[in-house]
Amino acid sequence: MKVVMYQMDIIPGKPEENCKKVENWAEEVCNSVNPDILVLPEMWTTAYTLTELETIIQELDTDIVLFLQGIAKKHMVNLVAGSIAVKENGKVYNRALVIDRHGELIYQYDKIHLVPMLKEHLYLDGGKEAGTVFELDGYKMGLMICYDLRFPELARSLALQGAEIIFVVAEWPSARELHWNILQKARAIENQVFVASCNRVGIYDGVEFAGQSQVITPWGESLSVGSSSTEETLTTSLDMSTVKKIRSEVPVFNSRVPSLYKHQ
Ligand SMILES: NC(=O)CCC(=O)C(=O)O
Repeated sequence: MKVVMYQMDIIPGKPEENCKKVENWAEEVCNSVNPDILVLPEMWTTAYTLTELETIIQELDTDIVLFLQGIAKKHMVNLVAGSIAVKENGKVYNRALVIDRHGELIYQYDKIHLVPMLKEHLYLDGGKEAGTVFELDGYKMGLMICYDLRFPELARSLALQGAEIIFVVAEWPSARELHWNILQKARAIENQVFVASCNRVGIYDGVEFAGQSQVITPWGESLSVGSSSTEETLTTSLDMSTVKKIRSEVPVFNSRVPSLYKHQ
């Protein structure tokens, strides 16, 4: 399973320009490394332009889903297409999109945990359903959006549903990069899954983003790590048989005693 992530510097509030960047990137990558899955970061069309977000997406002529479906079909490649801001029934959501090689939108998820540090709740509505698994090329996978990484319940729920890879699409700031690196490893080790995290780089509104996109094995090793400040393409081959191997060596899932865990 070849996963290729775009550690992108997002042009704030310019969806069309970011689409052009993604289109060119996908063209280059698909012509050179024959990827199975392309991954984009969180809010890659607009960045965190929260105060203008509604206006920006209302004025947008491009249908982002159609645009992504075009890329998937043209290159016969699966897309874990990061997340974008969408307006639906008068509410704005931070929505992740997954499109398969045939251009089918097979999964979408609205971020459920809104970030108090960014005052997201003033501009966005939280999703009403926790993420579920989706399937690409016969493998079950899950997805979380940035701040979701802090909530072990969500990753555990995805693993219990059968996810073997959990993608994290993010705009995680450098100020908390210690947490970024540790939490990804924790989620990978405790759930014995691959974690493939795609973060942005660059600076917006005085906030610097941490980059360090990475793929972590179910054993907790980093297979690839991006730099902290430059745009990068991370290409990683995942041996999916590792999941079963590690789960038989350390059978955490058989040792669980859910009847004794008292939490809601
Ligand atoms: N975009 C985000 O969800 C940022 C999360 C964050 O800054 C943190 O968890 O810390």
